[in-house]
Amino acid sequence: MSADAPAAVCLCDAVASLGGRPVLRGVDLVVRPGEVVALLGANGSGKSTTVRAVVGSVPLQRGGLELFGTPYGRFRDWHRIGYVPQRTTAASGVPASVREVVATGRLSRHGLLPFRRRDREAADRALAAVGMLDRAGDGVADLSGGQQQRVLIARALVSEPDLLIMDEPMAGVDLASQQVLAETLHREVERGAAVLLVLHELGPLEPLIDRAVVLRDGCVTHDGPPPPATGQHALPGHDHVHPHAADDHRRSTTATGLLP
Ligand SMILES: Nc1ncnc2c1ncn2[C@@H]1O[C@H](COP(=O)(O)OP(=O)(O)OP(=O)(O)O)[C@@H](O)[C@H]1O
Repeated sequence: MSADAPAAVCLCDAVASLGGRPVLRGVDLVVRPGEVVALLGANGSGKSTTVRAVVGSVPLQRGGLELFGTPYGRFRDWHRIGYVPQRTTAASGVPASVREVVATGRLSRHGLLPFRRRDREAADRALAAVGMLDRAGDGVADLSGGQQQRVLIARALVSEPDLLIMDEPMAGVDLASQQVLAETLHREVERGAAVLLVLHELGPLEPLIDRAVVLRDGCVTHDGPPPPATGQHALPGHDHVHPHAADDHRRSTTATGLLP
C-alpha cells in the first residue's frame, strides 16, 4: 500500500444521537492502511456507536465519513470491509451450517447470485484460518460461544477485506479461541489489512496495537500510543462490566451500510 493511499476510515467531527440522546459529540477517528487502532473507553462512552457509524448503521447528524477516500454516500465497495459486531451469536432461529454462515460474508461481492465453487473455497479458507474447517458442515447452534465468534470472524474474513472492524472480539471467548483470534489478526495485519478494534482491555492483542483512541462520554480524550497494559482499567470513568447481553435490544437502529 503506497504511503499516500487514502485512510481506510476518516470519521470527522461525528455527531450522532440514539433514542433522542446525544451519544457521539464530535468524534474524530482515522485508521490508515495497515494500521491497528484500538478504540477504548468506559461503558457507554460511545465505542460501539462509533464503529456502527463507520459501517453506516448509525446515521450522522453532523460531521463526515470517508471510507478509502470515498465519501460514505458514494461508497459501494463493502466487500473491502469485514465487520464483527458486538456480542452477536452466529446462531439464529434458522438452522444454518457453519459454512453457510461464513458464505454470507460473500454477499457483498456478488449480491444474491448463487454461490459458486470459488465462494465455497473462500469460505473454507476463512474457516481454516480460524481453525474451524473441521466443523464446516455442523450447525452453528451446536457450537460454543467462542467457536461461534470464530465463525463470525471467518465470515468477516471471507471477502479478504482491506479493513477489519471487530467490536469486543475477546468478550466472552474461551482462551483457545482468544489465541486463535490473536493469531488470525496477526496474519491479517501482515497481509496489510487495517484493523479497528473495540476493546475492553488490550490483553493479548496489545503487541498488535499501533494506536489507541480513548472515548469518554462521546468525545475523544486520547489519540496516540496505547496506554500501559494495566492502564486501561485505570482510565477515568472506567467501570466496564461484562457480559452485557441485555444491550441486545439496542441493535434495532436504522441499518443502511454494512449489515451485521
Ligand atoms: N439504540 C440505542 N438507543 C438508545 N440509546 C442507546 C442505543 N444504543 C446505545 N445507546 C446508548 O448510547 C451510549 C453509548 O453506547 P455504546 O454502546 O456506543 O457505548 P460503548 O462505549 O460501546 O459501551 P459498552 O462498552 O458498554 O459496549 C450508551 O449510553 C448507551 O446506553
